[in-house]
Amino acid sequence: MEYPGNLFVVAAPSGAGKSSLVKALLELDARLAVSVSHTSRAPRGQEQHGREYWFVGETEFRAMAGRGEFFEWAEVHGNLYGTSRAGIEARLQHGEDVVLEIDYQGALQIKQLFPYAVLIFILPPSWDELRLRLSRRGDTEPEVIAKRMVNARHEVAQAQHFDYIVVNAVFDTAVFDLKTIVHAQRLKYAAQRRNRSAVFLALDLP
Ligand SMILES: Nc1nc2c(ncn2[C@@H]2O[C@H](COP(=O)(O)OP(=O)(O)O)[C@@H](O)[C@H]2O)c(=O)[nH]1
Ligand SMILES: Nc1ncnc2c1ncn2[C@@H]1O[C@H](COP(=O)(O)OP(=O)(O)O)[C@@H](O)[C@H]1O
Repeated sequence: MEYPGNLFVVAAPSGAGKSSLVKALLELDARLAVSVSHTSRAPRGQEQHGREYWFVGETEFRAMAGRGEFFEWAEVHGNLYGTSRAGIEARLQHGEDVVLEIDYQGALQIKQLFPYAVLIFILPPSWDELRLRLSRRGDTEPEVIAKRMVNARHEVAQAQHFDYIVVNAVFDTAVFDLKTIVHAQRLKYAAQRRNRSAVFLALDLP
């Protein structure tokens, strides 16, 4: 399946900073569009239907999955999450670059469907910092934090299957790392499409 738009997948354990980093990246890069996932979980804090997620509930989610409406979906921390075909297919076909913020299970499914997708794993600088960020975020119950910290150990082990690993210690450095990955992929992909070396493209040589 060849689509002109690039596909970037960002995954990380809860609390590592993926939502904040993707938000900052989108503010710096007008060509990037984020995919809004569907989920069965209830909204958290200030989250709004159609902004952070399409909050559809379990019955509707499973009905959508049964109709094949997701490119990928997974159960994560006891809730269902999925990327709808309708949400990204047209954008990719129109050449837009799309960012998916999903878990490692979804990332590996996407890589199967779109081999040219770029998988980026965000790591926290330490377990203590991860726990601190989750509790400081203030919208996740202590028992949910504990569950996500347990899951994080297995999730982090999946980073080996990703194309890039970004350690989110200093936020601005991690944003710059993401920008660099996106820029390098655009050069490489454009060169492939035009059968020209990325160097010539970068220097705009004939
Ligand atoms: N497979 C998959 N995972 C998703 C999707 N949307 C969100 N997730 C993941 O579900 C997990 C929980 O997300 P969320 O409930 O927002 O908690 P957070 O990780 O603390 O922001 C995170 O790892 C997300 O990356 C999706 O469409 N598909
Ligand atoms: N580099 C960083 N240093 C300190 N705090 C951070 C950093 N990156 C993110 N945070 C904070 O950590 C918390 C979790 O970030 P968030 O983007 O919600 O993570 P995720 O989407 O991976 O669950 C938020 O309060 C966020 O502001």
